[in-house]
Amino acid sequence: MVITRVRMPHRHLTPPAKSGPPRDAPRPPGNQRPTPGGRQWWIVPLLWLAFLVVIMLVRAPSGTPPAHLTYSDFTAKVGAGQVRTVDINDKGAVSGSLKNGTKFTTQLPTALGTGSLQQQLQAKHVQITASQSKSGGNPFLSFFVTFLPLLLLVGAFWWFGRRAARSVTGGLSAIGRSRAKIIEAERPTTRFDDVAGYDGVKQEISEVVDFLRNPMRYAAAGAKGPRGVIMVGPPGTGKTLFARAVAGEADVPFLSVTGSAFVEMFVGVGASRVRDLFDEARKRAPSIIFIDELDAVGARRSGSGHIGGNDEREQTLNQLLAEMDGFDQSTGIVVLAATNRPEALDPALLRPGRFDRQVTVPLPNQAERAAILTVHARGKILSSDVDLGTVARATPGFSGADLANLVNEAAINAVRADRVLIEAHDLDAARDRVLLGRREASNALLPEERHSVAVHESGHALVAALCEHADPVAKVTVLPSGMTLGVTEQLPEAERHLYSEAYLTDLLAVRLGGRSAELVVFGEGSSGAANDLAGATQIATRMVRDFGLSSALGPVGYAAAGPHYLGETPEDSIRQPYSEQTQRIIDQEAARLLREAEERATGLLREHRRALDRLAGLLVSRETIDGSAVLDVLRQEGEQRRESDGNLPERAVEDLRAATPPVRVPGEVPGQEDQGGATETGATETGAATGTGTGAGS
Ligand SMILES: Nc1ncnc2c1ncn2[C@@H]1O[C@H](COP(=O)(O)OP(=O)(O)OP(=O)(O)O)[C@@H](O)[C@H]1O
Ligand SMILES: [Zn+2]
Repeated sequence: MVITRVRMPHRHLTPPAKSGPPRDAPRPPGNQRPTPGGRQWWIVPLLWLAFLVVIMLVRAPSGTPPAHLTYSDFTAKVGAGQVRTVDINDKGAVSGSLKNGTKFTTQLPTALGTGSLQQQLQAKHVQITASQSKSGGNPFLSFFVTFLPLLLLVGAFWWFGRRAARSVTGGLSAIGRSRAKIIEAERPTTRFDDVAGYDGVKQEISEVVDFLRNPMRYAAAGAKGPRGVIMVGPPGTGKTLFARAVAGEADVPFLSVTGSAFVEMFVGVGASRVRDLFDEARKRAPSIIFIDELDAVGARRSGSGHIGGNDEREQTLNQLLAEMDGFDQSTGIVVLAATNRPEALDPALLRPGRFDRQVTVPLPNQAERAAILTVHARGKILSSDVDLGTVARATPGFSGADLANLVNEAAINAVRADRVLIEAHDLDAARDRVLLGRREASNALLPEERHSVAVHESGHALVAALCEHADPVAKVTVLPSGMTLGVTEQLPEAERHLYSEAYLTDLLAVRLGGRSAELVVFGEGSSGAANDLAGATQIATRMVRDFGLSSALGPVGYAAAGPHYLGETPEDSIRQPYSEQTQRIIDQEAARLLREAEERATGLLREHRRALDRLAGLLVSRETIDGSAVLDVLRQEGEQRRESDGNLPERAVEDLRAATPPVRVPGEVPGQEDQGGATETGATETGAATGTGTGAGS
């Protein structure tokens, strides 16, 4: 089956666990983002409490040390009926208590025997217990047992202390200090050079740098400098990096805080925290305040003075607005903020004099990806077979953070193989890992499942190779990886921004090619095509509903306006602005397109049945083949056919000659460009089944 291009999960505040290795890990030094340690504030009082409790427990028994009596004193007291309890251990050590509550110890002279003592004790109704001598004989052990909790605590303190020391907000060490110090300034060394690509953004934002370098010049000319700039874009696109680079370029202090930290840290002090932040910035002006996740504080206020709402957040936001209005232009403070949900922001934040500038930081395009890869490959040794341009081509939809992650994973891969040199296949594997999660054992499939996955993927690959407008096949694999059982990848020659009708029609045929192959070979479909069908249906529906590509509906379109880069499918935003009658036509037309595409795919595969079988066999034995092997199989089939009945025109081979893809570096990791907002279909990776194992179908 074909899955839609695997989009990187959208990280919103909490990253999904599945997104592979932690993306924070590989950040190069200097780019480290300060982590607000505020979330752990409660640990410190808790530790102190635990510490006190342990101290009390440890000390409690030694409160009144028992008096040591001689044996004669002891027997005298027994005789006088003053003893209430005794505990005698096997070594003759006695501990007990008197009727007045006093504790005592004594030692029985074992040589004398204890027969008469026992009678005496019983006569006086003393409560007798016996016990094993404690291993207290070993002073080291008892010392250790006593102090182990203390050692653990000290260890814990040390550990948290170290963590806290690394975080800007200070954690432990901040406890004794005033709240104002919780936000600390730093002077980043990051420069615009460390941010690859995004020349437009750099240009827009360089005015801020200029202003911060010399705020007085602006004041003298009566010009208003920038006050607040919002950077808008998906997670991991380097917004924080940009903010730091601005501070680095302007050589001013950088005060950074996360929006959620305002609201979460200490309930009821969000507003005063904002005041502290701006006070601190004023003290150090010219300076930069960076607020990440602005939407956490800056989300639209509900308006009415409702009860039980998020008053805390509203107060914080009001304070933020007040502070932004309040500061004097000439002081030279610029507030940078980042968000990936600009639409959620309170409009008051966007008014003139506040965050009146917006800079969009989109996902990097192919050239930018190459540049980002180059930045992160600095200081690493790449083998001569590595072409970062190819990697960039194969990583559509990756953010800067993903790419940083990829390079780091590749380096780790090399280290595992005991190499310093990073080779092309390291990047290949790293990309797969970042994209699809860790590669799982290939024995996850039963042999017959593997065969049907191979048939399914061969179907996608052959239809793609046979359709004139489809992107060339780059790689076909039946290696299960993450959520997919198999993948057919196509690689567009260039990044696409526009899709012709012919391209979309071929896309549908390729998507359905997997299922068609199953129909041709096994006579029935399987559950493995579920994702393919869903993807194809979405494309077909959009062709009819949004792109005006069906004559039955005509030149009518219902695509929702606005950016979709955050991955909400347009479906989310369309509230059926059309009649049920129209809906029915859309459904019918989409179904017709799908049926036609399936017929086309099935026809092609019937015609090339021999190639289909051979390709499937090849896949079962080799697991992964590249695009040229698919073309070879078709060429062989053509030759065989010409031998048997010499005059059949070999359409496929002609098409192939025309469409033979450009340079294919063996082992490169290809992928197809995400088609982003235009069609949610991306449609290149072809996976099978949903990880249930039984869905293997394809
Ligand atoms: N253009 C780029 N050039 C070089 N490295 C980049 C670029 N974009 C992102 N990175 C890498 O990705 C890391 C994460 O980027 P950053 O934290 O700045 O993203 P962000 O947009 O602030 O993400 P978030 O939305 O999570 O706050 C950076 O530290 C850097 O290593
Ligand atoms: Zn498929």
